[in-house]
Amino acid sequence: MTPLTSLRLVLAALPADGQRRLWLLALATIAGGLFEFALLAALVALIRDWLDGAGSGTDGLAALLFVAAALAAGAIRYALLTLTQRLAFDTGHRLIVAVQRRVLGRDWPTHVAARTSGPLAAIEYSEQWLYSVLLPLLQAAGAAVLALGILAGLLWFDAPAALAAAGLLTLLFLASNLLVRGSLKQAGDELGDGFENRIAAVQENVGAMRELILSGARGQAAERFRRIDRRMAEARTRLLIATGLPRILVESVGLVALALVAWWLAGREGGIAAALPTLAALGLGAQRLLPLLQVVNLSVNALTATGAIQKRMAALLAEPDLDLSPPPPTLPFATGIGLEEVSFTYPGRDQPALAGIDLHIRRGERVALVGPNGSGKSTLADLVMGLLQPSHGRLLIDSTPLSRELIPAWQRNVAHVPQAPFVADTTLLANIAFMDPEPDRRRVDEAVRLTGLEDLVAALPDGLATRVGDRGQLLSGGQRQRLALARALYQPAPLLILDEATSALDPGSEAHVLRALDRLQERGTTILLIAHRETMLAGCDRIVRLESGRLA
Ligand SMILES: Nc1ncnc2c1ncn2[C@@H]1O[C@H](COP(=O)(O)OP(=O)(O)OP(=O)(O)O)[C@@H](O)[C@H]1O
Repeated sequence: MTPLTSLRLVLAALPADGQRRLWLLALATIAGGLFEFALLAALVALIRDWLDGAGSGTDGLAALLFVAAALAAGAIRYALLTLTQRLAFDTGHRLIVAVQRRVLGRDWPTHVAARTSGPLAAIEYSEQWLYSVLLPLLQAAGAAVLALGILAGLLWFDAPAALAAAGLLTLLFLASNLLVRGSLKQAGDELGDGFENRIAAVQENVGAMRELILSGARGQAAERFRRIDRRMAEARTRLLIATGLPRILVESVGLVALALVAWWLAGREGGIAAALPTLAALGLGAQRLLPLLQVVNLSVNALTATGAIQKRMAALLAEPDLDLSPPPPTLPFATGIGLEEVSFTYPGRDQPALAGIDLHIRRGERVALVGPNGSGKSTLADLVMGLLQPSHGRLLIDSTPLSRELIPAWQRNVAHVPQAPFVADTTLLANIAFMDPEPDRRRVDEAVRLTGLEDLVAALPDGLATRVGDRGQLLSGGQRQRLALARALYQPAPLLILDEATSALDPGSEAHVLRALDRLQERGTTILLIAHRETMLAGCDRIVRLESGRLA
C-alpha cells in the first residue's frame, strides 16, 4: 500500500461532514495562496509603475491601495490561521474518535486476539498523523499555489532563464528526495513499531509490578524499556536529519545552480549588464520560492516517513464501525437455552475447544459447569452469551435460533461475572451501577445487601462514594469479586453466568453469595455457574461435566 493509498483510506474513514470541512479547509488554504500571490504581483506592478513614471499623480493612490491590500492580507492570513487550526484539529479529533469507535466495534474474538497496546498506540498514530501529515499537507497546498504563481511571473519575465533555474531546482529536489527516501521509510517503520512496543512495555511493567519487585527484575524491565525508547529516539533523529537534508542540499547546491544560470545568462547577447534585471528577478524569486518549495517537499517526505503509521491507521479504520443505533428490544427468554450439536474451534487451533455439545438449560434452572482446566467451560459460557458463535451446530433461545443479528437483543438478558473482573477507577457506587448515568439507589443497596458488601461499605470512610483505585487495587481480591457480583445483580438480567466468580471468597462470604443465588432463583433467574469448589455446587439443580471439550 503506497502512502497515498493509505492517506486516501484514512481520509475516507472520516465522517461525511468531517470530509466536507477538510475540503473547505483545502480550498481556503489554496485561496490564501492565491491571495498572497495576487498581493506579491501587485507589489511588483507598483514598484514597476514607480520606476516607470516616478512623480506621476497616481503614485499616492496606488500606494494607498497597496497599504489597504497589505492590511487586508494580514486580516486574511489571521482568518486562515484560525480556520486552519480549528478545522485541522477538528479533523484530528474526528479521526481519534473514529479509531476508538472501530476499537469498540470489534467483536469478542477480534478483541481477544488483538494486542492491548494497539488501541493506545492508535491514539498516538492519530496525533502523529495530524501533525506530520495533515498540517504539512495543508501548508503545502497553499505554498504550492503561491510557488506556481511566482514561477509563472518569472516565466513571463524571462522564460528561458526561469525554466533553466526551475528545472535545476526540481532536479535537485528530486535527487535529494531519492537520497533520503530509504532512510525516511526505514525510520518511519521503526517509529511505527516503536509506539506500540513502548506502550506494551509500560503496560507490562505496570501490570507485572508485584512479580518484578519480588523477582528483583525491575532493573531488567527498565533496561528493556530503555532499549525500546532508545531505538525510537534514534529513529526519530534519523527521520529529522533525513527530513532536513534536502533543504540543506537544495540551498547550498541551489546557489551553485543559480550561479550556473547567471554564467549562462552573462554569455547571452548584451552580456552581464543585460542579464542584471533577470538575475535580480531570479534572486528575488528564488528567495521567496525556496522556502515554499521546502514546505511542499517536507509534506512529500512526511508522507513517506509516516507510511507505516498511516498503513496501521488505514487498517484499523477499515474495521467495521461501531453500530450506534439504539439497543434492540430484549429477546424473549421464557423456556430455556438449547445447544444442538455445538462445536467450536478457536482460530488458528487444530483441536476444537468444544465438540458435539447437546445441552438444554431450562429457564429458572441453576446449572453448574465443572471440569478440568482447559476442558472448555469458559468457551461454552462465551457461546451461551453470544460472545462466540458456534463453528458447527446452533444455539436456540426458547425455540428461536440465535442468529448473529439477534445477539445484541439476546445479550440484554445476560449478566456475567468473570473470575478476574474489571473494576473501574471510580467509586463503589459507580462500579456497581456501571455505565448507568442515573444509578438507582434502591437497586444498588439491594445488590450490596445480597453480596454481603454492607460491612465493607459501613467501614469505608465515604461509604459507597469511596473510590476503589485503579483496577480496584484498594480492595481485596474477595471484595473485588463481590463488587463484580453486585454489579451483575444490579442489572435485573434473567440469565446470570458466574465464571469462577467466587473463587476468592471466604466460606462466610461464599455462604452469603449462595443465599443470594437462592433468592435470585426464587425470582426466576437462570444461573449457569462454573466452579471448581464443591461448596458452590450445593443448591444446583444439575451438574454438567466437560472433559476435553465434550460432555462427560
Ligand atoms: N482465545 C483463545 N484462542 C485460542 N485458544 C483458546 C482461547 N481461549 C481458550 N482457548 C483454548 O480453548 C480450550 C478451552 O479453554 P477454556 O478457557 O474454555 O477452558 P476452561 O474449562 O474454562 O478452563 P479453566 O478451568 O482453566 O478456566 C483450552 O485448550 C484453551 O487453551
